[in-house]
Amino acid sequence: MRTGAKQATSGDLVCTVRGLVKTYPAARGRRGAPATPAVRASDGIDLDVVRGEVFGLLGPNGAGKSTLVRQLTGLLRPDEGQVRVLGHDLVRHPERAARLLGYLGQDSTALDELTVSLAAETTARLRGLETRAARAERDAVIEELGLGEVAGRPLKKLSGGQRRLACVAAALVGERPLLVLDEPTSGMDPVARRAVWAAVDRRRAERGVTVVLVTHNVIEAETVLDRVAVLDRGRVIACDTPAGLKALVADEVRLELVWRTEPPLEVPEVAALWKTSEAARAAGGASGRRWTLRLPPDDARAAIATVTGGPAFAALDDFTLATPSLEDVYIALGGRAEGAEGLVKA
Ligand SMILES: Nc1ncnc2c1ncn2[C@@H]1O[C@H](COP(=O)(O)OP(=O)(O)OP(=O)(O)O)[C@@H](O)[C@H]1O
Repeated sequence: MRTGAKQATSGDLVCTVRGLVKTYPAARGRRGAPATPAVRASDGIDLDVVRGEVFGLLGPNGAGKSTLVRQLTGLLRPDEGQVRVLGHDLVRHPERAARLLGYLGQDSTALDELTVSLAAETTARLRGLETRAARAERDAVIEELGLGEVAGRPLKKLSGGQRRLACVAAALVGERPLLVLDEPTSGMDPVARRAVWAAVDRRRAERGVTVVLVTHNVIEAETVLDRVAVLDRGRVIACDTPAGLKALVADEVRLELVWRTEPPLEVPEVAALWKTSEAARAAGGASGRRWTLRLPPDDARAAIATVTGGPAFAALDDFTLATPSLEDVYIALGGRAEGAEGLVKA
């Protein structure tokens, strides 16, 4: 496994995980429903998260990301292994997590009855701020995330994206040294997503806050992540900086072709490309009118010459050539195809 861990002294480590194992037990099917087998959702995970970094957890659906962060936040007890946050043993003392970290879970309904404004203020008060400080933080985070217009409305009466943004606001108040955010931008429009990434980045830059971030939106998250652990079937299959991971696939470029209607498979060169594309598809590329090919640079140049010259050109709508993204790395590492597609679509 590629680790790429920074040389950290123990004082720099905000979060360490050693030998983490969690198996969800098998369940018997009831009323005709099929039985579900046991799932080893964390299968021996070791991680070090360094002070002030934005650490991403990436992986297909069901890889074990949420299970891992729920153990990091003291909400789920591991079967084996250690979780230490800022020197505290959270397996032994899960109750300490609440004062060490701000957590945004995948679906947070606890605040639904409150207005956006009250959700932020109440969370700040619960995190030990005096009334005046809590209100100042409330106002600042509402402004920062562009929630002013909906501040007086209960969360349950907001759209999905607005509600998620309000939950992010609540997770950010109280100046916790560690933020654990599980897919914070899911369901948000691009403006809201940008506001969230900017807020995360600002806290890291100004206050050295450490962030553990689960995300499917690799292309967006790439800009804020310092390091990334790629999870698959409960294991960390790689961990490095985005640049370090991308160097693994530096000998490939990604070519995307978009056809106007049906691809001209009667052109032999295009049919040959389709075969490559199908291979790519099996590894998580695209299909139909949009093809994704991962090729050595010379082959990509030849492919472009094929599709921009001759009879194929009339059928071509657009093409793009790109250096590898984290998604390509993920696929190169052998991540499951169905999950890899989800990585960019989410
Ligand atoms: N409460 C539970 N009981 C039984 N199995 C569970 C439970 N929660 C999760 N699992 C299973 O554990 C595995 C890991 O799930 P987890 O939610 O941690 O994955 P994830 O990487 O967060 O997925 P996603 O990207 O879809 O959110 C999956 O196979 C899932 O079906």
